[in-house]
Amino acid sequence: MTAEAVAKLPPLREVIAAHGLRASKALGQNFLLDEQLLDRIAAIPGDLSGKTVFEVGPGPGGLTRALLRAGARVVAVERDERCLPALAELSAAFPGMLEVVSDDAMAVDAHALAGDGAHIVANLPYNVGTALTVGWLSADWMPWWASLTLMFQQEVAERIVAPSGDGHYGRLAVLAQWRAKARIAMKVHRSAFTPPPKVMSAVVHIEPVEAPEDVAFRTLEKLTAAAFGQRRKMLRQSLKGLPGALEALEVAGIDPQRRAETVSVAEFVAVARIMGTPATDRPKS
Ligand SMILES: C[S@@+](CC[C@H](N)C(=O)[O-])C[C@H]1O[C@@H](n2cnc3c(N)ncnc32)[C@H](O)[C@@H]1O
Repeated sequence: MTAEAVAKLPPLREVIAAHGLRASKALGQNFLLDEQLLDRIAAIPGDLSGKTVFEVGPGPGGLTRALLRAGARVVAVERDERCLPALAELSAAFPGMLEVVSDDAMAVDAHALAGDGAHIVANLPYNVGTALTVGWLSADWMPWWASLTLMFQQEVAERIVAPSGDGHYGRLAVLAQWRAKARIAMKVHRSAFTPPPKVMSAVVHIEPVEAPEDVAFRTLEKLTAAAFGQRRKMLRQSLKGLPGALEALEVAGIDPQRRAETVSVAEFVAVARIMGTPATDRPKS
């Protein structure tokens, strides 16, 4: 990326005004316009030069231009067609580096679009952020993506990184942490957004690690759904309806009088390993 091309880009506020991009609440549009802040977010995954980034919801393209400045090739999926002309201008300023897909991120195959080893970076629309993240966390492991760098409402970010015993600890924490490292990389004040949302935000960075052996994602998912579905109840009660769970607790030496929020990620993994893969999920021979 040449300094010349960077200089050619108009300020984001002008881009928004020129294209009449009035923020839509229904589409979760809270734009980031501070280019220094955007550069700091784009730096979280590490050196992106020569790497591919999959971005959800580029909007007027603030984070997108920071990623391009960092040397990444960007594949960006945007649902709001009003943003396409602004993104086309950005594409022209960075020839061959930005591919914009006009679609719903919930409906596209991110892996097919971005390819193996892509980093996922996004200031996510609040209404689909958790669903997309759970989808990426459920990939076959090691996953196709190299890392996730995602902006959430701070409360959701805390639910992803929380340790057991913390009030935010739950299903999302276990699904994020059992085979990945998750941390809050940056807190972002609500006033940084246009328009400002009601709550604070935070960027979570997630890097995959080797999955523990012999543990089925589906089993862990069912186990945590049951355990945290009634988080105030003892495990003896909340896991009653899940075949094999109470027996597995006993084998793992976990007191059934405990509540889900006291059970560590490693303990959930141990119980899921003992439960094994549900018969319905086993490959047919
Ligand atoms: C929080 S804004 C972020 C905009 C921009 N990346 C920024 O940081 O300023 C969320 C963006 O996601 C887009 N969006 C909302 N739902 C979407 C979906 N299902 N698929 C793709 N994009 C979506 C919105 O139109 C909006 O541009």
